[in-house]
Order: sequence, then C-alpha cells, then structure tokens
Amino acid sequence: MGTKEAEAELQLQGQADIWKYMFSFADTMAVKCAVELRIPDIINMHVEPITLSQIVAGIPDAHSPDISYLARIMRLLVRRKIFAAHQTSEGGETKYGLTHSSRWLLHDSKMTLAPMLIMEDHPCLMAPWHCFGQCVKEGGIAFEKAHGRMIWDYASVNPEFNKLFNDGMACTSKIVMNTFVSEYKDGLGSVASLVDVGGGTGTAIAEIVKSNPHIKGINFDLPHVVSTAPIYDGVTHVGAIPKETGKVIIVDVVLQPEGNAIFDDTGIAFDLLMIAHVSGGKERTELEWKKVLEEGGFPRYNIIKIPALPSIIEAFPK
Ligand SMILES: C[S@@+](CC[C@H](N)C(=O)[O-])C[C@H]1O[C@@H](n2cnc3c(N)ncnc32)[C@H](O)[C@@H]1O
Repeated sequence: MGTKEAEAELQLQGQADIWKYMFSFADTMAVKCAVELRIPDIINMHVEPITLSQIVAGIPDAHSPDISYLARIMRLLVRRKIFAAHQTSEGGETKYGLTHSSRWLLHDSKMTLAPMLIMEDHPCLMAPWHCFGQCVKEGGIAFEKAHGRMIWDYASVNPEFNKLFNDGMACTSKIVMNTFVSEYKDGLGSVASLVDVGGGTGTAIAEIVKSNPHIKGINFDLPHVVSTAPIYDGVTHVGAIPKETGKVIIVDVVLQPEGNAIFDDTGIAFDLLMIAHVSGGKERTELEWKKVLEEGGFPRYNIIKIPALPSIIEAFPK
C-alpha cells in the first residue's frame, strides 16, 4: 500500500473511531433499558431462549408495547453479546437467551450488577459527567455543579436517591466480598475486630463476619445510611485501630494506566466516576497509594491482586 492510501485508511479509521465514541452511550442505554424492563429475569424465568413476544408478555405494566422498538434494542444487545440470538428454523422466529454477561443483570440473583447499573446510569448520576469541562476550567466538584450540593448531603435529604445509591453499592460489595473472603482467608484469621469505614449499609462487613464469625464487625457510615441498614448478626458501629497489632485493609482499585488486564479499562473509568460523583475522590496507582498510606502513618503495605475490579491493600502502622 502506498503512503497516500495508508494515510487515507488511517484517516477513515480515525473518523470511524470518533463515530464509535460519539455513540458509545448507546450501548449503555440499551443495557439499561434491558435491565429496567427486567429482560434478563424474564428470559431466565423461561429457562430456555424465548421470542420477542414472550419477552414483551413478561414486561410488567407494558399496556401497549411496541415490539419493533424491542427488536432494534435487542439487535444491538445481541451484537454486544449481552444476549444470544437463536434461529430455531429457517425463517422461524428468533429466540433470545442469556449469556455470561446478562447473567450478571438478573435482579433476583445473589450476585448481580443490576442495582449498580440502574444507579450509575440514572440521570441524576449521569448529569455530573456533563460538567467535566467546567471542572477542568474552574475546578470544583462535578456533582455539586450539577445538583447544587454534595452527593452525601443530597442523599441525606433525598430518601429515594439514598436507596438507589446504597442498593447499587451493596450489590457491588457483595460481589467483591465474595472474592475477598475466599482470597484473603489468611489475612482475616488474626483479625479480632474490623471496622468498615464508609461501609454503606453494612453488606461488606456482614459478608466478612458471616464467613469469619470470630470477627467483631463494625460498620461506620453517615447517619442517613446507617439508619436504613439491615440488622446483621455480629455487626455493630464505631471502633479504633490498635497501634501495635492493627492493620487497615483497603479494597480498592490499583490503577495500571498502561495495563491490559480485564479490569484495567474499567479502573480508569472509575477514576473519572470519582470526578463525577465525589469531592476529592480518585482511583490511585500503586505509587499514589504508597504516598497516601505513608502520609497516613502506614508505611508498610502489601497489594494482593484478586480476580475482581479492586485489589486488597493491607497497610500496617509504624
Ligand atoms: C462509595 S460509598 C462505599 C460504600 C461501601 N463501602 C461499599 O463499597 O458498598 C462511600 C460511603 O462513604 C460514606 N461516607 C461519606 N462521607 C462519610 C463520612 N464523613 N463519614 C462516614 N461515612 C461517610 C457514604 O455515605 C457512602 O456510604
């Protein structure tokens, strides 16, 4: 290929990339629609792949459904491997089944990302993403620019948002803790009491205590969050870290900006999420964690990689 043709090809690819990024949100909205309509649950209930009419028949309150819209949304979702399309016979109706991705979107499953997806893609939490330019130009907090107050204040006066947020966090915690308790057995053996700082409604500490009944669990969060938290055996509130024997166990992303592991891209997106939703929050590279921990009086640390988005960071006081 000559230089001119190669340049033209690169230009065309560049244009195609921009079209793709311009409409990346279409994937998000299509998945959100499927979760809102509980399509994964409807398919799961039937056990076997089902037709569009069967899907529509299972959608609650669909009084005058438009199946052609659903067909077009499903076409994209099949392309993205969220659902699998099965052609039963030549010219026969397509049937839709679950995939490894949509199994994570079942509402009534112990391990689900559905509440997190509904939360993150809610207009209220999407609005701050539109304020990034403003943040770069003048600093400040994206959520506050979009909603006039910080996220935790907003949640404290808006019970519906408080529930949306806490439910999203709780389902994510359950997934991460499932991996955490099996991958960090040794680290938990010697722990007598454990404080989850900013532990939300206590899902994480409850999961830890359930499989480690020797641990006294303490869930620490804001009053409007704790007041809606379920009661868990072995979990109470407030605590402190003993100087000599204590450690801080952090379960958070360790960014690998150049990395190619399966969660590395999502880690970078989570860092932007921190700009969008919280004040001063960020995801950190190992070097940044080291600095924060040293400044906080925890000069020794281990990073334990687990098969999950976050890693385990054990930090020990001087
Ligand atoms: C990103 S959420 C994490 C929730 C939980 N750790 C989880 O992973 O599911 C951050 C939590 O910090 C809590 N929080 C924010 N500021 C706080 C403060 N000053 N004191 C205690 N908790 C706080 C929020 O209410 C929220 O539940």
